[in-house]
Amino acid sequence: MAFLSSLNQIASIEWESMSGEFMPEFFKLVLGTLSLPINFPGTNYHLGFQARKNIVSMLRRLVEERRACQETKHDMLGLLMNGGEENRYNLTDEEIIDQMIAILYSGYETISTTSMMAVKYLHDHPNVLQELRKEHLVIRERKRAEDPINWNDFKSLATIVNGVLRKTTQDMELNGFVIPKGWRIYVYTRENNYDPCLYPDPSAFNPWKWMDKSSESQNYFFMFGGGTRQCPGKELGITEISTFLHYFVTRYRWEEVGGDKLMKFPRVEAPNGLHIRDQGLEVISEGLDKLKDMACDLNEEIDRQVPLMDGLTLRFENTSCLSNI
Ligand code: HEM
Repeated sequence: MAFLSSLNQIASIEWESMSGEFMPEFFKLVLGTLSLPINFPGTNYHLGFQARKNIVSMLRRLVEERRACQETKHDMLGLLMNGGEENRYNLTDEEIIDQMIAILYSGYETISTTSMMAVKYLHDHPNVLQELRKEHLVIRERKRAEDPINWNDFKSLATIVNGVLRKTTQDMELNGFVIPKGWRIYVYTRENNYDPCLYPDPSAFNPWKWMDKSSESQNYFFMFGGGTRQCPGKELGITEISTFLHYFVTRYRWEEVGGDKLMKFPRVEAPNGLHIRDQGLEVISEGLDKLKDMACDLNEEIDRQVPLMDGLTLRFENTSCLSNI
């Protein structure tokens, strides 16, 4: 979901076309970037390099096709390619492709893993799920079934990003230690969230601590990085995850069916995938007439697996109307 949504926003690519061959290569690239740098056939690092080459040639093909058909599309690629008024910089094809890879990467890994973690935490903390569901059903009640949710409806989230990279441009003293010029530093910002001086009982899952909006403006809040390199996808990220959670908690009840082991380093992931099973199509909201109708239409049995996002597979059983949801 996260990957396809990025691909669609960047280059108006729908699932049926290029994404089928693109996606496996992209996943290899993601694994390669957070692996031991051993460039030997068979290692994730090596496979990541190969995948990047394949991705670059696919994107180059896309840029050339766009140029050949001369149609201006109003997506990110369209803006990057047209050095018109909206774009002060004339980028080379190499730079355009680099931008696309950077944005696809940052938009995919963050959204898919945060959504997966949200599903996991909600499952493990039924009281939080209940509260969230209540909150989102109130949003639905204000709308007709077909109305989408909008910016005012969204809420804030927690982070899966471990930290940010920086390089010192001059010798720097910090708490009595000197960090020499030219050193690369990994600032482990996630640790702030576990600081008992800032948050009492920091390891407990407590989303209510974010209800106080002033915490977002504190100088220890690094969820989306800081300074001039602050995440430009912040709003998009919050929107995508909130949209997913909104429809997920108001339309489904689910249980875990294995693969619930989580790793937090070097990247947050469920190494075997987090598998959940829909506990039957349950009409959670009185207002969801459309869903009710669909539930009445259950006339044939199906049992299929729907890959929803990285590491998360929804297994639907006995729900024939699945494709309409
Ligand atoms: C839950 C969602 C997200 C989180 C937690 C997150 C977090 C971060 C963090 C911590 C940084 C580093 C900032 C720094 O170095 O100070 C960053 C950078 C970045 N993010 Fe995000 N991000 C999210 C979603 C997205 C999305 C959806 C996109 C784009 C589609 C995106 C694009 C980027 C880019 C391009 C950078 C590099 C900025 C630069 O170096 O100038 N992010 N993000």
